[in-house]
Amino acid sequence: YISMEHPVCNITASVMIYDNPEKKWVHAGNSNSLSRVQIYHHTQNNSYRVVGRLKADQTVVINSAILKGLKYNQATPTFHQWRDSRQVYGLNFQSEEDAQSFASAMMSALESL
Ligand SMILES: CCOC(=O)[C@@H]1C[C@@H](CC)[C@@H]2C=C[C@H]3CCN(C(=O)[C@@H]4CC[C@H]5C=C[C@]6(CCCN6C(=O)[C@H](Cc6ccccc6Cl)NC(C)=O)C(=O)N54)[C@@H]3C(=O)N12
Repeated sequence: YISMEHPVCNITASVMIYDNPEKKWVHAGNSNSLSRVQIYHHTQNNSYRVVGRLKADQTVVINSAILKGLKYNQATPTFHQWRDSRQVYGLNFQSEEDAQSFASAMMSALESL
């Protein structure tokens, strides 16, 4: 089986979702544990998505398409965020290096759309 999607980055982060009514960040998957966050590139249709799975049990906690024109906001050196049609996502990285590594993969994905 030839997988159509390839990871273009693979970073550990805490995946957060903004709870708009409560006006606070909550842990995606309601688990305060770390996730493996990857950006997958679907080569055939040149699309990208962010997929995150809890390290503890592989639960998918984020599966968000990266659409052309997405505004990726590096709110702090270790907390980056973006919106999709449904919600606001935040990634809390363990280091500035991890954050920068993810951001550069995100930015090059956005440039190639
Ligand atoms: C240190 C103590 O940190 C905290 O206790 C919490 C928990 C920390 C992680 C576990 C996390 C870490 C870092 C800080 C950094 C600041 N921040 C906030 O949330 C700020 C403060 C005010 C609040 C208001 C709104 C909110 C939330 C929803 C989205 N948004 C916007 O402003 C969006 C942003 C955006 C811009 C451009 C493109 C996309 C997007 Cl998404 N703008 C628009 C136009 O959509 C936002 O980001 N907000 C974080 C925070 O507090 N915390």
